[in-house]
Amino acid sequence: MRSLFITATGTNIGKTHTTLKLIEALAARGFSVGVFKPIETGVSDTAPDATILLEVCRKVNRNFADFTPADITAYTFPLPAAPFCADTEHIINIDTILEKYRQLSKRCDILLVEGAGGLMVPVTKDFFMIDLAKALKSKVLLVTPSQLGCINDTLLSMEALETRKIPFEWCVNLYEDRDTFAQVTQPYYNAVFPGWWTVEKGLETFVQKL
Ligand SMILES: Nc1ncnc2c1ncn2[C@@H]1O[C@H](COP(=O)(O)OP(=O)(O)OP(=O)(O)O)[C@@H](O)[C@H]1O
Ligand SMILES: C[C@H](N)[C@H](N)CCCCCC(=O)O
Ligand SMILES: [Mg+2]
Repeated sequence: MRSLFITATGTNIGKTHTTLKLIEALAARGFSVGVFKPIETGVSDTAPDATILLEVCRKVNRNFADFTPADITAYTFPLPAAPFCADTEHIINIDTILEKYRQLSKRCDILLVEGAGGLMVPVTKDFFMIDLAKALKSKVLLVTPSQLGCINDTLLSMEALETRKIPFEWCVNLYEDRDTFAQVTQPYYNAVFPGWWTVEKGLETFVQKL
């Protein structure tokens, strides 16, 4: 079993958007795909990410058909915040997350794990989303935005991963400011990262290499 940890330069960048496309692309290539949203915050009655991830996943993997969103999350909290802040009773136990990961892994060839927010989001006081990616030994896909400011955020996230020697691939989710991306951001990526790719055009090639 393999796993792919989908992270981003921050919240609202397109992790769920990308994970949904990954489910479809992997299933189309015959993979049995699973989904896991270890911690979701901002949950009132339903967990929005877990709900949509499960809705798409159950269509392509019967092992997830009888699941509820609670089955693919380890923790949910009402406050839309970093898990450390949302977890006011400090109930989060990393081993619980790892056990859920192991359980879900038995139901698929590849488990897609969506983080919460960006890499340096605190899960507990000393344990961050980036540490969870490392603990799961997952391959990491860093989703980066297209709006002005993305170069800085992308390079900082890359540095965090490189410092911890976590191998990763990265992609651009062409969304905000997409009309000016070619002029405002792309020249740098062309110069420094000639193999850069977008979710909308490069996901198929990425999936083929998994
Ligand atoms: N390329 C895109 N085209 C159209 N809509 C997009 C695109 N990327 C993101 N969105 C929309 O932007 C919003 C934020 O995207 P998404 O939910 O995937 O972010 P996220 O990184 O998963 O956020 P969170 O940290 O809360 O999990 C969603 O409404 C999503 O549908
Ligand atoms: C609520 C939101 N949708 C995410 N699940 C959590 C984002 C946490 C961001 C924390 C931070 O970087 O300040
Ligand atoms: Mg999401």
